[in-house]
Amino acid sequence: MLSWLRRETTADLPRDPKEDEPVAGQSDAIRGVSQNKPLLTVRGVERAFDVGGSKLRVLKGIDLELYPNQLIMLRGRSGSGKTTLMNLMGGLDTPTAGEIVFQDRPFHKWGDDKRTEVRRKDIGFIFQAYALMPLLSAYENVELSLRMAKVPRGEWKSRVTSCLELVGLGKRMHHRPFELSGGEQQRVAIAKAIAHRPSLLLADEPTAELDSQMAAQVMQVFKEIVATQNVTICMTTHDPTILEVADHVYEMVDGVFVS
Ligand SMILES: Nc1ncnc2c1ncn2[C@@H]1O[C@H](COP(=O)(O)OP(=O)(O)OP(=O)(O)O)[C@@H](O)[C@H]1O
Repeated sequence: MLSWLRRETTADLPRDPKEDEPVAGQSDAIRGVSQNKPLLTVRGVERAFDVGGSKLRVLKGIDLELYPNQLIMLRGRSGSGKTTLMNLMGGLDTPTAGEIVFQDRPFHKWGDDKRTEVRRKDIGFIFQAYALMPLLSAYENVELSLRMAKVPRGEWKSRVTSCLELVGLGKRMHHRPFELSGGEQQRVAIAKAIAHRPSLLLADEPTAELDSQMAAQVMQVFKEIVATQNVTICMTTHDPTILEVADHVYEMVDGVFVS
């Protein structure tokens, strides 16, 4: 387990000159982004599922805070509850008990429509399988996510280009997924997930399908994004070799964090 390495300030970090541009008319103040207060708070969260007439208690009292510009990892055995927690943090699901507050917005009290609206604008997702459209080029895949987030069309070209350059694919923009390696496809998925400038990026086992060299490239991209894009990344992993780049590692055992 690594020590807590929360960054007190990000003011000195290199920045994308465009990072202060509002997304679809939103300012950071409206998005609730402040360096000193949590971006996301999880308090006393429990999640149980009805299985065959009985309750399966998967999360048994989780507390966690994510601050702006952090790289946070959740580790734990298969079945310990990591994905269940990520789904709650991303507003894809609601807890059985406890609170989830994202930028002052109480996900635990909100219905799906309101959570979906927040998700589209302020949260990005990356999955183990890259979830790219197979017939679209890298460029078109990233552009699609801007269209879905209702980002004005005039911003698409520069944003798509800068995101693909950020992940090291400036020379592969017009390749389709099958013309790219696994690591490159995952980097397209990252570009796609950050294109609409989310403040939180949730990545479920993003390196699981990659060899160690490609996994290291993806982690390098994550570090770069956290340093330059005003985003917090929370990812799950089984891979002990990549834990050292995290600002903090939470270890989950059977639905609770152990330190
Ligand atoms: N919708 C559901 N209905 C019933 N049980 C579920 C549901 N979702 C998850 N579970 C159960 O909750 C437990 C935790 O699952 P979860 O996917 O959160 O684990 P995980 O730590 O992410 O595992 P992995 O590392 O294998 O992805 C598992 O036993 C799973 O079967």
